[in-house]
Amino acid sequence: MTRTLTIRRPDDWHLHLRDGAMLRAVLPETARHFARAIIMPNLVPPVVTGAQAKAYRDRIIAALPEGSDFTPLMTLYLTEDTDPDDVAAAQAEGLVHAVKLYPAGATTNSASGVSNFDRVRPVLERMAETGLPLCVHGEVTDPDIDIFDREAVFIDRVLDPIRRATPGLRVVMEHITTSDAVAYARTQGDDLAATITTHHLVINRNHILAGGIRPHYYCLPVAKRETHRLALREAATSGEPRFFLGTDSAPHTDAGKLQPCGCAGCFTATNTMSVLARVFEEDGALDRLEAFTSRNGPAFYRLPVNETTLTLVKSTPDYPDQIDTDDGPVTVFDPGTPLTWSVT
Ligand SMILES: NC(=O)N[C@@H](CC(=O)O)C(=O)O
Ligand SMILES: [Zn+2]
Ligand SMILES: [Zn+2]
Repeated sequence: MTRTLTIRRPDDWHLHLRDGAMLRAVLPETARHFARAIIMPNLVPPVVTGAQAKAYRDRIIAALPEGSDFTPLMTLYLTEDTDPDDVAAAQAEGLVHAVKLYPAGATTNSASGVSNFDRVRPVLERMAETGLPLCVHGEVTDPDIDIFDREAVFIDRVLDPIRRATPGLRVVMEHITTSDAVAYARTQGDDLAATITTHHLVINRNHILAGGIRPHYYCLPVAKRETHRLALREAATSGEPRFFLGTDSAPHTDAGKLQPCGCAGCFTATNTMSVLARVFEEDGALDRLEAFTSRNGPAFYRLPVNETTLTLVKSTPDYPDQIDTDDGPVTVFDPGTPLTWSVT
């Protein structure tokens, strides 16, 4: 039985750090294990311009624990008024590594997102020229579409048409939750990749709803039925280059989650590597954990893999149930089964 595992240091290709007190509290949880992360721009107000991304990056760096070498990889929040020249300049100076597309109204802080996709065509065309990836929250917002169908419908009605209209556009399907998304990704070329979260490998919709409602498992896209979870497990553990880790660790205070209309998001930064080691071990794929967490992402983003390593050992990890912040506690994702791998 494998008892230690050393891999290239992982990166998180989809992370929410927020700002202010929340940023200071949650950043160490990611920086402890991860070398880099793609930082989501859905602040209030959102990170739209290169200047705003630079200021946010400086706030993140200022909040890092003493001696940390964590590198935030910044993104811009795509709006219908985004200036293609500003995006290109932010990419050229090495500041921005992706642009994030939120369909307006799809998820937390997405009100400034895109409603009319024709209006962002000039930006997408410029990104296709410069190779800058578009990270996509892939859910339709039409209230007539059932929430469990919104990802699959988005692929047909929005994602595929955008990609056909913009040849060469490099796209990351963020936090995929369905076998439909896995299948679509597999039929496409190497200009398409998909991130998979930690929690979607562990929970299905019954975990949220059966035997009582569990707000800490509510996130968007919402977890789907078990067949979809199994498809995500198979994709993540396959080692295929198009699939890589984006935790979508999304901190909300317990006060924000535990209420009649609670916020969407699971906070997994603290225990992601222990949870993933368990998932990959259960599926007989520990030898492919490194591809998922540390190799496939840098390859897609055209960045070098990390030179440093991370070692996991067979022992019960020790971490708190909640992270304290000045805004109130944030509950750490409960994987529902005892964890047996710790990061040394
Ligand atoms: N995933 C979530 O449920 N929430 C994210 C937004 C997002 O990634 O869609 C958040 O910012 O809280
Ligand atoms: Zn999202
Ligand atoms: Zn997210």
